Amino acid sequence: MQDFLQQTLSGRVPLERQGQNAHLSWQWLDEGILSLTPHTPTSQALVLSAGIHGNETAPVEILNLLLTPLLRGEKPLAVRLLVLLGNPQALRSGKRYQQYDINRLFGGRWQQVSDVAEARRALRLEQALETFWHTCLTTETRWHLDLHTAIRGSYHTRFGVMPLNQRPWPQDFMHWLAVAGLEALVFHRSPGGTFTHFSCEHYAAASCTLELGKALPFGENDLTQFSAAYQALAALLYGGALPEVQAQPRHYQVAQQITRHGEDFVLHMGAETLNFTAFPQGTLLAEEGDTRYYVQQAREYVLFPNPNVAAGLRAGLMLVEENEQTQALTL
Ligand SMILES: O=C(O)CCC(=O)N[C@@H](CCC(=O)O)C(=O)O
Ligand SMILES: [Zn+2]
Repeated sequence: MQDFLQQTLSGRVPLERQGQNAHLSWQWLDEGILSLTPHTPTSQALVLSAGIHGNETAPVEILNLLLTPLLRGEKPLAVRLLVLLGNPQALRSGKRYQQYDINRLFGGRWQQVSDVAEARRALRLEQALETFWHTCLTTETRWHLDLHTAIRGSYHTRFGVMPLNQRPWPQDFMHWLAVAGLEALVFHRSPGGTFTHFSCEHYAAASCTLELGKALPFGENDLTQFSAAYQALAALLYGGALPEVQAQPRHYQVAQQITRHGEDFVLHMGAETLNFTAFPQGTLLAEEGDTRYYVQQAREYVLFPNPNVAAGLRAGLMLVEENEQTQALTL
């Protein structure tokens, strides 16, 4: 296979479903699902996913740029690798999703909407992870990097979203995220239906949703904005020294979630509000019937505000910055 992205977008089964070159063997497992195994044993198993949302194309282009030299045998492979293009149907249509947001359906939540296309795909992706991690040696390190872009512009162009994790985050993983040029890390404090939460909770993988810029159609992305992430991924995949950390990411925690329940939901933020915009205590953020969402802490930052989500889903997160919170507690 020469071009995994074009193959996936074509919607066709490849003529050859497996192959090998000087460095690795590869196997096409299903639409958008490809495993690559180096000939030399490795201590790391990596899941690299993109295109979970079909309109988030920059990470898909980055992933394919990194993958193509591997498939051509031009680069060695330093990890056991599972590459996933999450939602091929949505990628073809250029839409976030076809019928339902797939990144709310992992961990078996797909069973609650079992008749939609994304429910079948979420199950297929869960199975792919199960097979991949199942064949994992106990000594192998498990990482999952799920590459996205945000709908809105952001005060931090590149940032990571960390699922709730009962274990301490591995130091080498945190170091890699800093090397990748992430300006901020957002830590969830409750479970969710995201892909990274699934791999962290069910397979003890160190996982992160990487948000790389703003969603644009294929061919319109300025990939130079993501050169640190590209270099960090290249070092991980091909082996070799990691680049230097340019700046440590700021740390934010989720303070509260704004949820839309139905037609009466009103979000008191305009379309121009950027991710990580700060709001002072007492600001009315959203309302629906008798429910009102206010800023509770001295200052909270909004992330992913979106009044157009399906009923029952997250319409925004409010964050606190970790060192600001520590300062407030010690005053
Ligand atoms: O910009 C937006 O509103 C959404 C961007 C996006 O798809 N973000 C992920 C974050 C997943 C997480 O919380 O780890 C999502 O909403 O699925
Ligand atoms: Zn996304």
